[in-house]
Amino acid sequence: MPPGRRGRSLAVLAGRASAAGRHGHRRGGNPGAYRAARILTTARAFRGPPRGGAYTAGVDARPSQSASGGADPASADPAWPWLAADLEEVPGIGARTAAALRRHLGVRAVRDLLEHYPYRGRYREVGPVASSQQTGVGQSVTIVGTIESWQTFDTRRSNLKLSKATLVEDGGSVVDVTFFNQRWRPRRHPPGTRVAVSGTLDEFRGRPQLKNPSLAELDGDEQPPDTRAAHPTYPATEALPTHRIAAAVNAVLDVLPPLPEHLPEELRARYGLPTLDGAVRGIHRPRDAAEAERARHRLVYDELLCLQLGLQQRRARLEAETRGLEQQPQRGGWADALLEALPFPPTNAQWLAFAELAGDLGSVKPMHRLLQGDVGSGKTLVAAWAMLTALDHGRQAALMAPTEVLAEQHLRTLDDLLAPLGVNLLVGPRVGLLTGSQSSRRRREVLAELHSGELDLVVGTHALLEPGVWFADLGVVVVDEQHRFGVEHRMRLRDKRVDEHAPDVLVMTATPIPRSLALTFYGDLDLAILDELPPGRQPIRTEVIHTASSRRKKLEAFVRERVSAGERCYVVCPLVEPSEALDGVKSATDEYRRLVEGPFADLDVGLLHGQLPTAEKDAVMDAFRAGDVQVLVATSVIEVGLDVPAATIMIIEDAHRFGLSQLHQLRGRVGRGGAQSWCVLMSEEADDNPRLRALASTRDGFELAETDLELRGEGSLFDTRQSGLPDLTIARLDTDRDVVRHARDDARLLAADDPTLERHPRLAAEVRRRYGDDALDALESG
Ligand SMILES: Nc1ncnc2c1ncn2[C@@H]1O[C@H](COP(=O)(O)OP(=O)(O)OP(=O)(O)O)[C@@H](O)[C@H]1O
Repeated sequence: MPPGRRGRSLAVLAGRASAAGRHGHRRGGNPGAYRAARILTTARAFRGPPRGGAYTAGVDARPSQSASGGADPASADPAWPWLAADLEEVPGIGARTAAALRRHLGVRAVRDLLEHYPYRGRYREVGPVASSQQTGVGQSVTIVGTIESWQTFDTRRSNLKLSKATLVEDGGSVVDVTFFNQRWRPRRHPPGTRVAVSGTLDEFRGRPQLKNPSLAELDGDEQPPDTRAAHPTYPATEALPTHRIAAAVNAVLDVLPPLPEHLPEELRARYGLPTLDGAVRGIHRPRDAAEAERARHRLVYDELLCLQLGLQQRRARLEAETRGLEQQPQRGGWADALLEALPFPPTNAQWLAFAELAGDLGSVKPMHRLLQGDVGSGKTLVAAWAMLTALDHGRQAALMAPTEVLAEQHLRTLDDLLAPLGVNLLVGPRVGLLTGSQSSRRRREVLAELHSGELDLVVGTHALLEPGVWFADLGVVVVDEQHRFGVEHRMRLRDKRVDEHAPDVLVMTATPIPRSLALTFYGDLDLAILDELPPGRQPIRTEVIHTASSRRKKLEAFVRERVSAGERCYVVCPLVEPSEALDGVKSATDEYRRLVEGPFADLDVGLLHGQLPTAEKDAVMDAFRAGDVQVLVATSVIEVGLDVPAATIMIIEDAHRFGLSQLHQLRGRVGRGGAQSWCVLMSEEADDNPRLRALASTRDGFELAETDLELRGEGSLFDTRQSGLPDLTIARLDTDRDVVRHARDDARLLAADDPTLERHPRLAAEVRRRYGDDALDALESG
């Protein structure tokens, strides 16, 4: 870090702040002087910008190497230390606000806050301060006045909790200010508080009214800041409402030196994008919604371009890598034996995958492949074959699953696959398990055996990533359900070898991602697709039934009939326990009780959720598999990977609370054998929920993924993290598809003649910050 930063800039900052006041801020109406005064009063407590220890991002603190090996060009910029500074160090952000930002939003450093972007399109444009008398219904207004009283009540019909303030305008007239489901408002702004409220003017029972306006408390005679601008709405919590976040962002922007540009001028000009500095200020403090949209476009393009460049660079690095040793001669022949002993012939898609993997595994270049297959398409067999091939070459294999239940299931599947090969303790691969809930003694044993090479194959959870796990000679890494992990995890597992031989990596995902996006977002992986289900599977019949429908009784009778015939039934609920906050939403424990005490009193019913001790989870799963439990009431822990072919009925309660791809996964738990299967979606939104309709209309995961992208909007249960794509801070795959395409094409062109971006050192530094190895290291250490 450059020397001399500590304590340097109290004067500089105060000067900057008052300069902002003198010259007026970039938004003409922004009361710079008023802010500057605030900054100066808080400056006493200010300890100077970023101290060494204050760097929270880790990535920034690290003296990173540029592509050409020199110092990071960005580190010379005055904005650089600011971006990494703790929020507490910013004048105008108090320790309480900083702590709240950290606790509620995970926002620590200035950069985190600047990347906490407002919701798209939720900008409230407000007019100048206006008396409600002079303006009409439908107009944007800001009203300044004093809260006289509060009333709170519940509406029966819509189940809303209303808090209504009577506001006496400075001019004397009275306005109703109504908030929905914000019970904390009266406590936060007691009668007598002077406030500015901004929103669209409305009328209710002859009185002017503002519904859910943005509200800022005012001190004394203070006038509302910036009444002509558009006011952004941030993802917020009750304890940290949007106006407090906006105030913190404002405090940062008031002192932040201009941000350096990293996009090549030519690209900015091509799409008419604002500068980085303009975009960051423009998205948080736009003059109008159009400026906010321009700012957003720039930031989205920026993010996607860096992602594409990052993926390309990683791919180039991986391609430059070799195993460092020739494949050892084959010794076991387990992979061939596996195929010979199968009770069924592999599907054509599986054969194709074996062929592709054989090419990868036989090459001196390490494999990096994504195996994408719809639910039930038989990915496990492909993974097992790849791992046995590693063993055949005298190397080890590891399979990482997202949950313990799944890890144990994989272990069982491997045992089943290996048993017909005449494998026993003395002959054949030695297979072990590593999970977080094992005893420390067992764990130590497994670690020692992995290190010495005694264990050939290990199945595990995140526990595989912990320090202390080392492989003697790791040949193949299989990461199941990659969307539960992340790019960084697969890289970390890959590095857990004691020698220098890079292992082959196979990532399996059942999240059907539209093909075009898969190629974009897994740009560093080759793709193999299982687009065929094993023969003999009957289509699952899917029905949507209203929660209150009398058909529930018939359904229960039907379940009874099927399970008496030896089949099994899942009942999935959104919650583990009933929740006050989610009143009326079904919980697995309640539903279990209801079924055991009522309709299924004479059946064997089990309960499974993530909070149960591992031994209990195992016991329930074993009993369900064996048929000792006929009906399994569960949460979405069963969403991925569970394979019980005798299960034929899936009932999903409050189905509208699940995302489309999650519903598809849950449905995939049935229809895994030859028998007819059913999926019943119970929902109060049975008639008009588009996700439920889509699910009932097709079983094709790829088609559903397309629909999901189209339907997905703010507030949906699905975000990019769950859908298996890299974390994106601002880009949205549904609406930003054109930008995705442009960014991909531009990244290719840029990298084609300048792969390490030597001509664009700032861009190279930005890519490295976001997606480079430094960023991965920081994740690992932090
Ligand atoms: N070629 C095949 N013919 C018949 N059955 C098969 C074939 N391949 C796999 N199976 C069986 O199909 C079922 C599903 O396979 P597997 O569990 O590997 O699916 P998957 O792709 O991992 O699905 P999910 O993502 O839903 O877990 C298993 O019971 C497996 O034994």
